[in-house]
Order: sequence, then C-alpha cells, then structure tokens
Amino acid sequence: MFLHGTSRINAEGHLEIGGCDVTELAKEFGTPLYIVDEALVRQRAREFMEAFRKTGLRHQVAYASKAFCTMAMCRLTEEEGLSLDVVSDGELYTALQAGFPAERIHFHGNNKTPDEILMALDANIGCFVVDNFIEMQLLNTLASDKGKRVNVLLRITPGVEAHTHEYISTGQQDSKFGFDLGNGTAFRAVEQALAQSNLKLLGVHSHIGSQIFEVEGFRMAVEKVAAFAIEVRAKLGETFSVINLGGGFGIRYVEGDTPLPVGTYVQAIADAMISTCLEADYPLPEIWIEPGRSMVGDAGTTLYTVGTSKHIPGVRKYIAVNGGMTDNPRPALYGSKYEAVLANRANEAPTEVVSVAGKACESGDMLIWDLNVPEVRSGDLLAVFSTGAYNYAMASNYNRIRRPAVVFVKDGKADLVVARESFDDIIGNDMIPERLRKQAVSK
Ligand SMILES: Cc1ncc(COP(=O)(O)O)c(C=O)c1O
Ligand SMILES: N[C@@H](CCCC[NH3+])C(=O)O
Repeated sequence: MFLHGTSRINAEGHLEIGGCDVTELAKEFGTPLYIVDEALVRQRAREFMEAFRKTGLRHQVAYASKAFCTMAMCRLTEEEGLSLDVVSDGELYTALQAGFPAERIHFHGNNKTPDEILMALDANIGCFVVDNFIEMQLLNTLASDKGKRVNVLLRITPGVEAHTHEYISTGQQDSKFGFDLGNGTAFRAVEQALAQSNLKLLGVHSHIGSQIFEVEGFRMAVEKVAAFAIEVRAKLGETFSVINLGGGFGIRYVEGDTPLPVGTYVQAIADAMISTCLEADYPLPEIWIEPGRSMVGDAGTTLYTVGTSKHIPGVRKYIAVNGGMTDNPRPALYGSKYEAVLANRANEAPTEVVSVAGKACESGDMLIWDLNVPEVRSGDLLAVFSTGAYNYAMASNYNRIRRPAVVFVKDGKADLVVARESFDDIIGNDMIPERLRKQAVSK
C-alpha cells in the first residue's frame, strides 16, 4: 500500500492522516468526506518555490485553483506566497472573498464573459491570459471604458502533444484553447495586442496538458515559445517580460504512475529557458507556472462508508459506497484509476477482489474495478487515495446527492473547511410557480 504525505497506519490498524485517525473523522464529520493533508499541500508549494529560488530566475508559481478551489485553499496559497490562477467569476469571487491579493490573480479561460471581465477589472487583478481575438477586443474596450490599462499574456498553442489522456491534453494544434503558433495566428495576436492602447502585453502563455510524467514536452514547449519570442523581437522589436509554461505536472494515483519531483520539472523548464535565451542574447523573462493537480492531488483522500454488496458468482463482487461519481467523476469521465484501503482494518491482509461502485443511478458509476481487500463488511470505511484534485472541484448533485464536507487535517487537528451540503442547499434555488402550488407541501 502506498501512503502519501503524512498518511500512516496506526496501532489500531486505522488509517491516520495529518495525525488524525480517520475513523474518528468519520464519526465527527460523517462520510463521504474529503480529507486534505495540509502539510503535504504546503510541502508541494514550498518545493515549487524552492526549486525556482535555486534557478535564480524571477518567477511566479500560480496555483491553478480549478483543481480545488475553496476559501481555505486560497488562504493557504496566499500564506505560501503563491499566485492564483482563476478561470471563472466563481473562482475569482472565492479568491477575493478569501482576501487573496488581487494583484497576484491571473484570469484564464477561452470564453470569459463581459461580466467576468468587468468583475476582474473592478478587482484590479494582476493579469488576464487572453485566449482569442474576440476576447482581446472586448477586454480592450471594457478596460478603456474604465480608464484602465491591464497586463495581458497571450495564450498560445505551441503544437506540443503531451502524452496524456486526449481530453486533458491541450497544447496540440487542434484545441479549443489559444492562438495557434504554427499557422501564424499567434504572431498576428501579438501585433494586435501591441496595437491596443489599454492592454499591456507582458508575454505569452502555453499549457501543454495535464498529468505529464516527463520533462521532454515542457522542454519542447519552452523551445517553441522562446523561438517565438525571438521572432517577435526580430520582427517587431518587442521583448516579452513574462513567459508562462502552465501546469500539468503529474502525480501518483496508482502503481505505475511515475511522477518526477516537482523540482525536476522546474529545473528542466529553467535550463531550457536559460540556454535558449543565452544563445539568442535574449533578456531572461520572468517564468510563471500554474500547478494544479501536483499541489493538491495526492494530498486528498475520500473517505466512504461501505453499504451493500452484490456477488455475481464467476463474474465479480460489487461493493457499494455512499458516494461515487457525484464526488469523483474522473473514473467515469477519463477511465481514471485509483488505489484504496479499508481504513478501519488497514493492517488486515487482502483476501478478495472487489469492484467499488457508487450509489448513483448509472451503471458507469464505478470508482475502482479491481481492489484487493480483506473481506468487506457493511459499515467498513473505504479510503480512496489521491482525490485532492478535480474531485471536489468537479463534484455534482446528480440524483440530488449532497456534496461531501471537506476537512483540512494537520498535526492531529481537523478543521472543517467546507460543510457538507444540506437538504436546504439542494432545494435552495428551487421555486414553484404559482400555477403548480396547489399540491405543494411547502415553498
Ligand atoms: C491553463 C492551465 N493552467 C494550469 C492547469 C493546471 O493543470 P494541472 O492541474 O495538470 O497542473 C490547467 C489544467 O490543465 C490549465 O488549463
Ligand atoms: N479535470 C481534469 C483535467 C483538466 C485540467 C484542466 N485544464 C482531470 O481531472 O484530470
């Protein structure tokens, strides 16, 4: 069994995270429960910052909050000195409400609405990552209306295909994101951005994909982006002060996943940037990156209670937990694999192989197909590892199932950072029109 961060098995054979026995957490907060190992998140943040410090390059590490965005997470990100990448008004609102410094917020997205842009302009955020020509015009107009000149990066698609699931790779030419480098669109975007009086072009952004285990893709992206910067200087006399290489650094979900230490990705990016710039006598830009998954992914564990089971002789045994695709849609969406353990009997030897089903009305609501466990009983606790990124963030209320609570655990203390949704949260925005009211019990 691979234990991440501060996770360990205690003397009672219970899983413990951040010094907290998860069977106690289940009693106090109920299940399903997202448990975040705060020390591991902080460790990752520090590893990224330290790796950059070693390179001597000016830098910003912007946590991609899409991976897991809550007010507590924004506070932690701020405390660790990182910047923050948001992609919607909801994420921006969360960050601002948490008191995250606006000047360290970067706004992404391929279809920012006028309202979102206005909200970000009013908040005086640090940078807009412009995705397309329509947005560029809109941003310039709205900034001009407000008498502001705003920092922008242009998102370019460098034509690098990261080796990852096709739905989470983004740097290839056929992508909905960004200005294409290969066909000259990115160059036209730079020309146009320079001509907008209310935009201050800092440089360019490239994100090649997610859950990447090798540095080669990043090296190629740096080389392509740097070559583009050099071309822009030669033709337009403009140098970029910032180059953003996005996120995508992989984590361990299951055996066979081979993430590199985060410093290795940073060093590779820095080395490629320094050598390319030196060769061309190009002033070293400030380097920004945007880790999401690698900041929080393996720091998260989801704790479930096992309910029913179904044995089909000669086929398989299903066990069902009190959550599933509503709190973790990744297996259904991407065929993602997870490891798990019976958290209340973690030191017992496995005796059977089971398939872990969720409780939603959907055959595809499966979390794990083959899991080795001691004989599972109703009421056992199942802890699924590496669920910190894109789980809470992508959770839904399908079947009107309430989203779980989130706790941060550290040094034996557990703090609730998101309360479990209530039934009132579920019906909170419902309305019954007058003509349907007669038989209604309430509302
Ligand atoms: C522009 C951008 N930056 C950062 C990220 C974060 O990626 P990851 O969670 O893989 O680090 C993403 C998502 O893939 C992204 O699209
Ligand atoms: N949400 C996806 C990755 C998308 C990353 C955002 N660009 C996942 O769970 O892996």
